[in-house]
Amino acid sequence: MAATHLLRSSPFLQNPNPNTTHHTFKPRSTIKCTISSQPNTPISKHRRPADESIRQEAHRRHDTSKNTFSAKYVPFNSDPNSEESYSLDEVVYRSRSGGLLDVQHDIEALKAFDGAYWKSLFDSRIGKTTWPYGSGVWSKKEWVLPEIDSDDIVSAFEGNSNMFWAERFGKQFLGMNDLWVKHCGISHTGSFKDLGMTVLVSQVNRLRKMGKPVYGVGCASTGDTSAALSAYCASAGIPSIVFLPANKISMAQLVQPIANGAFVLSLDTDFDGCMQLVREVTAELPIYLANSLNSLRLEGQKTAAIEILQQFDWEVPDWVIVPGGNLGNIYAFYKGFHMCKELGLVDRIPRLVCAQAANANPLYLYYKSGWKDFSAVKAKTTFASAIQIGDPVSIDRAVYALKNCDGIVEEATEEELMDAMAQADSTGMFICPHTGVALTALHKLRNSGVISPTDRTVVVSTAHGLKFTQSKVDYHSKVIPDMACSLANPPVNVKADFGSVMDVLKSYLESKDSKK
Ligand SMILES: Cc1ncc(COP(=O)(O)O)c(C=O)c1O
Ligand SMILES: N[C@@H](CCOP(=O)(O)O)C(=O)O
Repeated sequence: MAATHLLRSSPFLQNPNPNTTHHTFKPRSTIKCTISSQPNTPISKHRRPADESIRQEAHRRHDTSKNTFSAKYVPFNSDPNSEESYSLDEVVYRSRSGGLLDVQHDIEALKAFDGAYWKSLFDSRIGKTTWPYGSGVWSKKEWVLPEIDSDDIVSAFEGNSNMFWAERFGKQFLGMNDLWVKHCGISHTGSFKDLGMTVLVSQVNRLRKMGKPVYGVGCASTGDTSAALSAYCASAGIPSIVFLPANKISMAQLVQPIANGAFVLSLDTDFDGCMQLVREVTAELPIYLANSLNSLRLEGQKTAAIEILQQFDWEVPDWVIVPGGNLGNIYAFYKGFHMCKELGLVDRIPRLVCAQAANANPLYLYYKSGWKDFSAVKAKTTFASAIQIGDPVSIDRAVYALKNCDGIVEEATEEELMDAMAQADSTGMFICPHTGVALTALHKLRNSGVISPTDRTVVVSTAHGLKFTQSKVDYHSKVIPDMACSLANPPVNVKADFGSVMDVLKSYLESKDSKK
């Protein structure tokens, strides 16, 4: 059914349910008119009365999407005849057989609207302050958590992250002119985890309001999940508990949950050890599990894929390269792209590349074995510390995603990822080492001719470079053992007198001139 006619009025008004109307809504002009006709009431400059918050405004407008669309947990990649399913209001992370779960949407209900309808609806909500659609995640609410009341949503208006045209990097290092970096790390807590955490914490907020025994929310983390969890919980007044591997995350990441008032456990183990512990603990205590084992998180993360399409005006890129650790995100991207195809917004999906650090590469090894033998590995120290994970919980999801999009897995050594990060930074970016892993994968696939110079390619940057300054300082100071740090750009110590400064500058300018 073509439903674009529903979009004629203000974008704030769009009603995804053809059978209901926004009976409580008054168009902007009506509100102004009503207010100005009352003698002592000042004319409102804004679309809502001064004493009304955006949350109350959303309430007044009454979100009808929750009457139309629905979603539930089902076993991941289950037999279509399986009847096993769970309400999203249950606390459940695993299927009866111990497998992963997935959030399944009522696709038939969503299909009552055509692709053009969804594109216009999502486009109309970008960058607004309307609760909750100002968020890049909640602007796709009908596809994320359709049944949650907007009142229960905990959001920092995350998402809508910029896509950077890597003009100079692409031309200079790869001979490409259609290379893009999706900066998911330019975000509230500095990583893509905000996209998933707004969904998970919102659902927890709802469960607590329903009186369910959820006293806090916990996660194991390499630094980004914990930062996002603690920020969103703090914003909603919900206790958060984070399990961190001692001395394995950056100082900037460690201070985030501390500052946000989380209960921080620093454990003498690695991420996989923390993950094992948090799973055991959340099975015993009324602490809700916030890692991506919990499929709710991926509903938020998948919106980054939808956003990429939206930013290309619904044209599909050829490649999307994503750094992988616990492997939830690669599946989330696949799911976002796949839903857009299934619901008629696009006619194909991009090929995905999952990039791993060679020091933590269980997926890469599995891929290289022709998907024959999966073994967890003991992850070694890597500058890409947020993906130092040897036993990824979402391995099955990642394999499913890659097989269904003709995907590829690549790896990056420490020197490769650090050089790639330095190269990118030298062209005006300030990326994290994980993005260096993804850029290394791109280099390799360009060199082997798999990715061609004209392929439209998106590299997903997963965290903000400012979280990883120590690795950049070490590189540019050339203090990393067994690494040439060939792109190091250390500061020059100069005596504070005119002659010394002039000498140094002359030889700098001469060196630049000779390179012309
Ligand atoms: C910065 C960063 N990049 C990439 C990843 C990998 O994401 P995933 O665990 O979903 O594979 C993570 C977390 O694992 C991360 O924190
Ligand atoms: N990089 C992650 C590792 C945990 O991943 P999750 O997506 O399963 O929470 C982190 O920052 O903790």
